[in-house]
Amino acid sequence: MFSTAFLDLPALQGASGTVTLPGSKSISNRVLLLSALCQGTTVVHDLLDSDDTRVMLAALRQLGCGVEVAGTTVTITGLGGRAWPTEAIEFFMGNAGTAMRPLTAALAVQGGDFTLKGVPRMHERPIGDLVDALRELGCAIDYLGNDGYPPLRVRQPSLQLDKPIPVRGDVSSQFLTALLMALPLATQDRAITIEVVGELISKPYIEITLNLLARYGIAVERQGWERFVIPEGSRYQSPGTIHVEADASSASYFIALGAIAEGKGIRIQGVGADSIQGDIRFMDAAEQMGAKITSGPNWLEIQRGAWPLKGITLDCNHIPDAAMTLAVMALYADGPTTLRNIASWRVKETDRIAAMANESRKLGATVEEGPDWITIHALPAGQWKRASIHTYDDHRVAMCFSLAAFNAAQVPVRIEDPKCVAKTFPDYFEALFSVAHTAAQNIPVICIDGPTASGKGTLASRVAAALGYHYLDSGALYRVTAHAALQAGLTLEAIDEAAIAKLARSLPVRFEGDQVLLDGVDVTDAIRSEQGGMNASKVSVLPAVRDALVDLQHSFQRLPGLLADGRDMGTVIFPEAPLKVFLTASAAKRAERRHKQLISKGFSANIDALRADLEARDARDMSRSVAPLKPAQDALQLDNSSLTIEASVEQVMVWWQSRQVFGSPT
Ligand SMILES: Nc1ncnc2c1ncn2[C@@H]1O[C@H](COP(=O)(O)OP(=O)(O)O)[C@@H](O)[C@H]1O
Ligand SMILES: Nc1ccn([C@H]2C[C@H](O)[C@@H](COP(=O)(O)OP(=O)(O)O)O2)c(=O)n1
Repeated sequence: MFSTAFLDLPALQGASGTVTLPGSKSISNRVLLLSALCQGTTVVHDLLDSDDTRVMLAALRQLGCGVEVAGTTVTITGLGGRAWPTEAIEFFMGNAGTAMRPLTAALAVQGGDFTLKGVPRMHERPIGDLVDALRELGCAIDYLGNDGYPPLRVRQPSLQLDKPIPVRGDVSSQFLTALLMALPLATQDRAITIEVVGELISKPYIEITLNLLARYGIAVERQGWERFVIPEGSRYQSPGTIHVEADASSASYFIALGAIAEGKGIRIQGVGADSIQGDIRFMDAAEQMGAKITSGPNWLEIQRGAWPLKGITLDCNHIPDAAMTLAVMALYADGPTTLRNIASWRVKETDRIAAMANESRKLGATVEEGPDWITIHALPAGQWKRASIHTYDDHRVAMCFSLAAFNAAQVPVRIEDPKCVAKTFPDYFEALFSVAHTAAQNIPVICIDGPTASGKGTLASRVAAALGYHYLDSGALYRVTAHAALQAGLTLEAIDEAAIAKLARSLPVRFEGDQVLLDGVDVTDAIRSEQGGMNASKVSVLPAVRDALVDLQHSFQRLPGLLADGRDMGTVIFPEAPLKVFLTASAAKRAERRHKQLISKGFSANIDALRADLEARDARDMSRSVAPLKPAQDALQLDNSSLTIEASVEQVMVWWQSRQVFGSPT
């Protein structure tokens, strides 16, 4: 997951390959709650690991359910047949609507002393219609803040279930889902009828609920979309084992990707055209816009068909979440696209109509909006602008606008607060980068070259962390090469140049966090010694060895970008890099830093000897004939002798930002 303040997506050119999608959010949280209400144990496979499911799991633990998590498999031991807690419990629901609504209903029907709170945005998301319905049937619920919104306090109910229970269906189908899942708890001596008031929106989500209730032994009788009868004596029965389908709403981004990007096509694993999720019908809309889609029981394959895409007008009531993706596809169309019947967008994680309109406009698009519709006009190649996309703590806004990186103008796109995708798809950007491709010149590289102990590694890895970029410690490659050569019984002199180069060409080296592995063996400590540095300096003089390591170094230039530290990053390996920094510090300072570093790692060290060593190493590195240590012509010099690490990082970030100007700062 990218936890950076922003993520800059380079201009992307194509996409091909397979993505395996995480489990559906809607199915995951329903399955968790239903498993919690059963007697006995349910093994849930392929559960989504996300903010929403974590909130639900935490709440279930607080209630006393058994919860064992092993990767994406979670074993739940339910509360059925057991006593519910009688002590007061406070639940923190974050911004997880799919946990808040059904849990409120179940707690209110069961009764106790429960408080449900969330983040400020959760306290702005209406829940009044659900509370009204629950109060109607005798539940005791108080508003602790504003009427109609969380936080809530739930107490012991005095249930009156003889009359049909009315619930509004035209605001959020989650209210009906919440009642359908909670009320089987109260059917000991009567059937319960729920009546929908107003036109029911998002029917496909109700179908998911009914489908899953059936899997848990509750056979709800549906009379049209107006009445739902839960039979007398309904009892949750664990299915034993259940698999969560991949999320069809998440699939929409990759369906759109296949339709937009040039390439051999995208295969989506984990969900097929026969999915029980309503958002799978996004397929049809994407096909109308031009996508070519084939599918099997658990997979979809998408290719670009019509290009540019075709603008459409669509009633999106049946695909409220996935329809947002159409708004970004619309930018690549041959005419305007109008999405209608999307009033529910206004009360989601953010006002999504406003969000999609604002952010599309930043990219240069013309957009019109109304209370329950939006029209997005196509964006011709010459009119795309570099934009910094504000994401409103809304995962879908972030994922949608990542698709803008395929623009014909080849301008990069900045996504602010990329970690908001954690709500449903924590590794969304990793998945995108695993199939997207672009020309090497589009993938930015920041080079940090300089003498030993100037702080290159520290600076490069911190900037990489701040930008979400990869990190290449090129010195480690020379260190590992020298280590491998010595292990193979070679000298580090010219006489063994060809043999060392051969070793270097297929060096089985792997970086795992701070560890360096050679052929699976941890060699971190062995190569990090001062002797290791000196040995590296010796092999690095040999031209054939340098040549042998070029391809390996280039292979680190991957999406979304790279920080490379060494001696010749800017001069030889990445001469086109858009930012090159030559980092120096006085020899006295560097000796002092290295001394501290070694002592803190438990090595003994003498500061004068260190200084002599590093000056000898500098001399060798600067005087060698091939790729000597020197600043690239266009490098910016940074002497950090009297700068803190933070100040050095800040300086490089300022230089980088000044070369990466995105419009409309927020
Ligand atoms: N600007 C700085 N101010 C003070 N200490 C620094 C600074 N930059 C790096 N250091 C410290 O100096 C030591 C050497 O840094 P390192 O990144 O390993 O250098 P290099 O990669 O250039 O050999 C580390 O202990 C690091 O914490
Ligand atoms: N791009 C590079 C990186 C390192 N080298 C050589 C020269 C250096 O003295 C050694 C060790 O480099 P390394 O960056 O690990 O050394 P320091 O951490 O700066 O002490 O490798 C090189 O020639 N070219």
